[in-house]
Amino acid sequence: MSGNHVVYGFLRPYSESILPEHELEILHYESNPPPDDILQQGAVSVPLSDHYRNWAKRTLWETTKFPSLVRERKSDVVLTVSGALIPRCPVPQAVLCQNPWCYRPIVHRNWKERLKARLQRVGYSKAFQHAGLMLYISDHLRSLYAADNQGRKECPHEIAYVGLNEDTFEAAREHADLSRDPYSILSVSAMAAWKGAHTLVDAVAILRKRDIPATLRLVGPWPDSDYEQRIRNQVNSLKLADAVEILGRVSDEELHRQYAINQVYALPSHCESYGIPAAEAMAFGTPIVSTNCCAIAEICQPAGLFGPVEDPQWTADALQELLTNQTNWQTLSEAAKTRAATLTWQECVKPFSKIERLATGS
Ligand SMILES: Nc1nc2c(ncn2[C@@H]2O[C@H](COP(=O)(O)OP(=O)(O)O[C@H]3O[C@H](CO)[C@@H](O)[C@H](O)[C@@H]3O)[C@@H](O)[C@H]2O)c(=O)[nH]1
Ligand SMILES: O=P(O)(O)OC[C@H]1O[C@](O)(CO)[C@@H](O)[C@@H]1O
Repeated sequence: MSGNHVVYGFLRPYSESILPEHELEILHYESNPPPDDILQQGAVSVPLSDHYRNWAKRTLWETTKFPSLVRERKSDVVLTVSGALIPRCPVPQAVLCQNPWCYRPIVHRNWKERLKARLQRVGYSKAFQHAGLMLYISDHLRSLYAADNQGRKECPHEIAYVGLNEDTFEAAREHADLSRDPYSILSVSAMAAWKGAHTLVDAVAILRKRDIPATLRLVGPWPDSDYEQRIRNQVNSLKLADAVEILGRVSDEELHRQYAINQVYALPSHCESYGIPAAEAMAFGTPIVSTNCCAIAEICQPAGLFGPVEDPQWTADALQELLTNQTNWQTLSEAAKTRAATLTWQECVKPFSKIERLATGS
């Protein structure tokens, strides 16, 4: 879901900085071409059949066909966005690392996902040791790679935080005067089971027992219909139908309005390599409640409260603090805006400047 935001978010200012002095060719799935403005800057589109969208097919294609494509195109350096090293690639590779999933057994639902994770860890490990440059979207993600590769020599690396789109900053400015719904909590994500919506529902039940009229809005698609049903059942059995609203996927405009009108953004997740919605919420001055086992604590540190995962009691206490202590809320809200202002793409792309050095070997 977040792949395009991350990859093209970086490539837009990056292509601007290297073109026309250098050439940039973007290999992409046919149905997902690069944005027009990047092509208009002079980047070249190289489409690949959607047949290879399947992870196993893509990996086989990369191993068997990609090296000859690189030779044919006379590329000097490859930027791969899969987090793994492409085998037999004849030129140096910079590897953009975005995904933490292969390191987190809790997200693997069946044997196919477990097998994919095992194979990915091999590719990630090769990258950790042999890439020309690793670009991690958080230090947290780097530490997951490092923990799985203890005792192995680490190749050069940089942390490149994910930027916020200009339209997010713009919407935050436009909505600056909207009033916040009292006691309102917003969670935005692709609502997979490890994102912790069940913990938030339990936390809201605790707050209601404390006579705090908390409301929870869950925004984002539900990739796992069993989990969605579990949450609906939980809401019903806790008699929280008037407190929890399940909105599903909403438009960008509505998403921005939600960031602006809710008091707190919460995602008690097991596993985030960054947490784009949390960063977006910060742009709107909305403080964060999340866990300290994922990257959100690193990305949003001054702007929220971070605690144990699967802990409704701690989550309820943190939410209560931000829903009821106006002074603390104001401090964290200001910190959120200040932190978000540092996450422009122009700033975040800076570590990419090291890619060029791979081509010249300097
Ligand atoms: N318009 C709209 N956008 C949504 C909605 N729900 C989510 N999004 C957008 O979809 C993206 C989801 O981002 P993450 O929650 O960060 O995505 P993920 O699929 O769990 O991604 C993983 O990789 C990301 C980096 O590529 C990491 O940021 C993340 O932590 C995680 O590891 C964000 O840009 C968010 O704004 C919705 O209902 N409507
Ligand atoms: O390399 P993998 O594990 O197939 O991951 C692909 C996923 O990674 C992302 O590009 C970024 O999280 C998603 O958009 C996409 O679904």
